[in-house]
Amino acid sequence: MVTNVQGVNPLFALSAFNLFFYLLTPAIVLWYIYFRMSRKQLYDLASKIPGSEGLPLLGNALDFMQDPHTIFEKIYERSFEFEKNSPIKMWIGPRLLVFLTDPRDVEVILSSNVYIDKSPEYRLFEPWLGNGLLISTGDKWRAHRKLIAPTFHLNVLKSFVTLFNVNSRDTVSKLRKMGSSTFDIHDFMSECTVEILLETAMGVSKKTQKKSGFEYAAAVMKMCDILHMRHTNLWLKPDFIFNFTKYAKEQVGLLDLIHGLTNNVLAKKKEEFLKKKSLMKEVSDIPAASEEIVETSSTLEVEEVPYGNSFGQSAGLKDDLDVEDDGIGEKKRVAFLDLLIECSENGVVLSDEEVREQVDTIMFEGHDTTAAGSSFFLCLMGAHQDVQQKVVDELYSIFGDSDRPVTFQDTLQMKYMERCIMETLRMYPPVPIISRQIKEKVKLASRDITLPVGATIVIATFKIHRNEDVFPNPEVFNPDNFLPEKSASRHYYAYVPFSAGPRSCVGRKYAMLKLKIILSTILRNFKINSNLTEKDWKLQADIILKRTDGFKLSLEPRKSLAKTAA
Ligand code: HEM
Repeated sequence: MVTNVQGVNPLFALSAFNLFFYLLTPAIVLWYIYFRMSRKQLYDLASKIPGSEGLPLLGNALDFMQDPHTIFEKIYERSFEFEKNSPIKMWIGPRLLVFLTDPRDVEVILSSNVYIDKSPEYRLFEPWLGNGLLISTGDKWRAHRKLIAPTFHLNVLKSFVTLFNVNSRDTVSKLRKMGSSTFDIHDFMSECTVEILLETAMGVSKKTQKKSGFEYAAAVMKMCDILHMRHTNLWLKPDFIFNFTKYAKEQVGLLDLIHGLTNNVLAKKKEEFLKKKSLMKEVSDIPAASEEIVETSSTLEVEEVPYGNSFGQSAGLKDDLDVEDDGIGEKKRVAFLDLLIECSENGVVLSDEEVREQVDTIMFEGHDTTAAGSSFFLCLMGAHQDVQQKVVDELYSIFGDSDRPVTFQDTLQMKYMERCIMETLRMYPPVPIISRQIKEKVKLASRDITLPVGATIVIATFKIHRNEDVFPNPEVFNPDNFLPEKSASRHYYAYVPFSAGPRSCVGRKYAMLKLKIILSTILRNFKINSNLTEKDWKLQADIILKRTDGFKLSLEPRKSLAKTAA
C-alpha cells in the first residue's frame, strides 16, 4: 500500500479533505443565506440610504486602514459627494454605519430617551472605564446620571473658582519657562486639566499623587491611540486576536498607571471620609451618613445664580444641568467624589467598583476634551491676532491693570471670550462624532428614510458644525457666529459640541467655567503667536479631535494689559 512519510494513505487524506470541503462549503453558503435573510429588513432599509456599498463582505473597511489623519480627511472630503445634509451610509464588514448631519435628524436621536445605547465601539473602553457614565445604559445609566449630574451644578462649580485660579497661575509659571521657543501647548493644557480635576471634582491635593498629571495624561493619550487603532482595524477588534498583539501588553501597562492614580485618589478620599466620620461621632454622637446627603467641608449653600451665559449649549435648550430645583431643594449640594464616597458607604447605592468606574470616566472625559478645546483656542488666537486683541480688550475692561484672580462674576462678563470659545468648539469640536446603536427603527425628520434596527448612528458633529446654511463661511473662524441674535434663530441641534438631550455632557458647565478662567489667565499674561494658519493644521479624530502636527505656538510675555489693549 502507498503511504506518505507519516504513514497516511494520500488517497484517504484527499477524500477526507474532499468530504470536509463538500460539507463545509454548503454549510457556509447556508449560514450566509440565513444571515442575509435574518437581516433582510436592515438591508432593505439600508438600500434607501445614500452612501457607498463598498466591497463584498468588507464594505468600506479598507477606507479605515490608513493613518488617522488620512482617515479623517478622506471621510470628510467624501461627505461632499452626497446631497447636502443627507444621511450617508457606510459598511464596515457587516456593520451598517449611518452618518447624520441634518439638525432635525440629530434632534430625533439626541433628544430621545429611547436611543441612548452607545455603539459597540465603546465596549473597547470597558477594561479602562468599566461601566461608567459614558458607557452604561438603561436603568443603571439613569440612576447614576441622576446621582452625578447635580454634583456639577453651578453652585458646586462656583466653589472651584479659587482652585481654577491657583492651577491656572501655576500653568502660567510653567509657561514662562518656555521663553520665546515654539512648543506644543497641549502638554501643558493636559497636565493643567488633570491637576484641576484632581483638586476640584475629586477633592484631593495634586501634591499627594505619586504620578504627575502629565504622566497620567500621556498614558491616556496612548490608550486613546490603541483604542483608535482597534476601532479602525477590523481584525484588532476581537479580544482573542488583540490579546496576542504587543498592544495588549502595552495596554496592561497603561491601565496600571491610569488605575493606579484613580485607586490612589479613592484611597485618600476614603481615609479622609472615615476620619471625618469618626470625628463627627466623637464630637456630637450623631451618626454620620445618616442622611441621604451629609454636610461635608465641600458642601455649599444653594444660591441664586444669574444665568447670563449659555454654558456651551444652544440658547433655549435645557438639560438636567439647567434644572434649578433638582430634588435637592434646600439641602446642601456636594462635589462629585464626596457624594460618591458617601453613597458607597454601605454599598447599597454604589459599590466600590462602580465608584472607581465613575472616577475613571470623569478623569478621562473631563481632561482630554478640555485639553484639546483649550489648545485649539490658543492656536486660533495665535492665527487670528485681531480676534486675540479683542479678547484682550475685553479682559482689560474687566481687570484693568490688576493681576487679581478671576471671580465667577468676571466670567459672566467675558462675553466675547465666550463667543471665541463657542466658535472654537464649533470648528474643532473635541468630540468630533457621537455614536449610538439603535434597537428600535427610527424615521428621520428631514426625509422619508427609516433607519433600521442594528444600525450604528453617527452624529457627525464636525460636519454638522460646518453647515453653510447655518454658519455662513463655515471654514472661517468667526466668533460673531455666536452673537445672541445669530444664535437665537438657529436650530438647537445645529450646534452640539457637548451633545444635547438626556445624554448631554455632564461636565458642560464645569468645562466652560474652567476654560474661561484658564484661558483668560494665560491671555492676561502672554500674547500668543503662531506662524501657522489653520490650513497647515493636520487634524486627526482619534476619539478626541487633535492635531497630528502638534499644537505649536510661541508666547510673548505681556507687561500689562493696559499697554497692549488698544
Ligand atoms: C470642552 C470640553 C468638553 C467637551 C467638548 C465634551 C463633550 C462631550 C460629549 C460630546 C459627550 C457625549 C459623548 C457621547 O455621547 O458619546 C460628553 C459626555 C460626557 N462628558 Fe463631556 N465634554 C467636555 C468636558 C467634560 C468635563 C469637564 C467632564 C467632567 C468633569 C465631562 C464629563 C462627561 C461625562 C461623564 C459624559 C457622559 C455623560 C452621559 O453619557 O450621561 N465632560 N462630553
